[in-house]
Amino acid sequence: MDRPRLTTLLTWSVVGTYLLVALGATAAADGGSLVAAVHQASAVAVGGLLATTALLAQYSAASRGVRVGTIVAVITYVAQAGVGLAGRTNVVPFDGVHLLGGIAVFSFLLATLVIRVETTAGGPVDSGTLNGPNHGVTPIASDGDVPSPVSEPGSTRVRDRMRTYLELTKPRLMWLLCLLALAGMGLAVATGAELDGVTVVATLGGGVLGIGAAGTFNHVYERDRDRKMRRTADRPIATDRVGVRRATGFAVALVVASMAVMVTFVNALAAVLTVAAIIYYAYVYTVVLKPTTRWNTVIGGGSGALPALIGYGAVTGTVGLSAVLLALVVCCWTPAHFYNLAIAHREDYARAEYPMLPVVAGVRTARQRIFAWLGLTLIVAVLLGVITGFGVLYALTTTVLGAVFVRSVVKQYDVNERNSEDEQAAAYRSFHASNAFLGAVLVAILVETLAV
Ligand code: HEM
Ligand SMILES: CC(C)=CCC/C(C)=C/CC/C(C)=C/COP(=O)(O)OP(=O)(O)O
Repeated sequence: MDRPRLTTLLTWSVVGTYLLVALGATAAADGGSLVAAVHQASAVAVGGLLATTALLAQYSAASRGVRVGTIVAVITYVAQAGVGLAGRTNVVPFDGVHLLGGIAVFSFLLATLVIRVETTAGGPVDSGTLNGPNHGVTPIASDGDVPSPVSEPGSTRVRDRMRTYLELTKPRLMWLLCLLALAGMGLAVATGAELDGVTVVATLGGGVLGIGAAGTFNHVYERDRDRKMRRTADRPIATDRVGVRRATGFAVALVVASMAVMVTFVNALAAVLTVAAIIYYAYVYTVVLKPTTRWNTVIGGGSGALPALIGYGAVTGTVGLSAVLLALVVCCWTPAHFYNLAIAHREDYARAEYPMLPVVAGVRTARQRIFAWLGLTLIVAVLLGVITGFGVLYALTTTVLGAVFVRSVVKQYDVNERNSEDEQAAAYRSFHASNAFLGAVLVAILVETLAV
């Protein structure tokens, strides 16, 4: 068996096991016999797949870790099937044990897949911290790259000005953060709360203003480092298209507008959580964590998870367990989302002296963490499905989009040349897969809570 085929089989085993866990959680929640039957049939099919994978691992030149990992997975899988069968006759209280068993098999297999791709990666695996006073990278020219202002007709100037201010608000992030707040509202509705149009529009409106404020403060604070990074050198303040004082004034105005909307049309909890999100991102993440610690993404990601609580709190006036679990999904997802970009732009981050994980610990470690955080994201997503009683749509969405995400990370190991365009493109594919994953899961939550 050649190298890519065993890797593919292992990937399918990971995905198949996750499908079983997700379907099993659904069957346990709704007690439907059809889902239970599909779960059992899939258990036989995935068992066959896993047995084939383990056998081939033993008889191919797979590394010891892969051989041991697949055997451990098979043993746990058999025990897990036993618990499942026992549960049918109610010999043991099987739901919790069976769920944990499934998560254990999934985790073993994912760890084995990581060992597999690491031990078979073509070319040198970069454990590569960038070294030296400038981390071995040359600074980019501070001038020359920057477009010089040209005089233009009045209407074009106004439009350009508006576009420049819009850029300060980081509009590209907004769709997903809004979707997250909407999913939070959906979870609230699932508890029996009533949703009205004013709450939806005002929460999203106040939220967008808040994100704009947070993004603008971030642009102000990071202007010097932004100039050192190719990806960010053309930002409005870095290129002096907007002055620091004006931008700060704009950010303060956005905070005030956001608060006015939240307090007038939503409630105090949503307003407090929005201020907390702004401070978390613009101060705790941007000023304290990002320039100082490799854990910046892990801890800072909490700011982007808060819209789940804002949406739920806007509808109920309280914070609920399902919303906390959704926020936890996003916290786990964030490193799996961002480390891809950090890999693609690690020279940039090194040049600006940000201690992003791939810069200080190397690409190899960063990819391991992407797998680990992605695995955790999928596990917490199942727990969210269990406590909210989500159905098949949610189970299939997390599985299919999760599979696309896992596969994209596996593919990153196929690129041989360090720092090449191919390597960047592969990392970007995982980044886009991360956004598609979260977006689709949030839409599934909305459909499950509002339409079903
Ligand atoms: C510490 C936390 C995070 C970091 C460091 C991070 C970093 C980044 C970076 C550097 C970009 C590229 C921006 C650009 O070049 O325009 C980006 C894009 C994006 N991020 Fe994140 N992110 C984080 C958390 C989040 C969260 C919580 C969400 C939403 C729930 C999110 C959603 C997005 C979206 C939608 C994009 C734009 C994708 C596109 O343009 O196709 N991010 N992120
Ligand atoms: C009010 C409210 C809900 C606020 C949410 C806060 C928020 C915008 C969270 C998203 C986190 C994020 C996109 C970080 C970008 O990282 P970065 O700053 O490192 O990216 P950069 O390198 O592009 O500047």
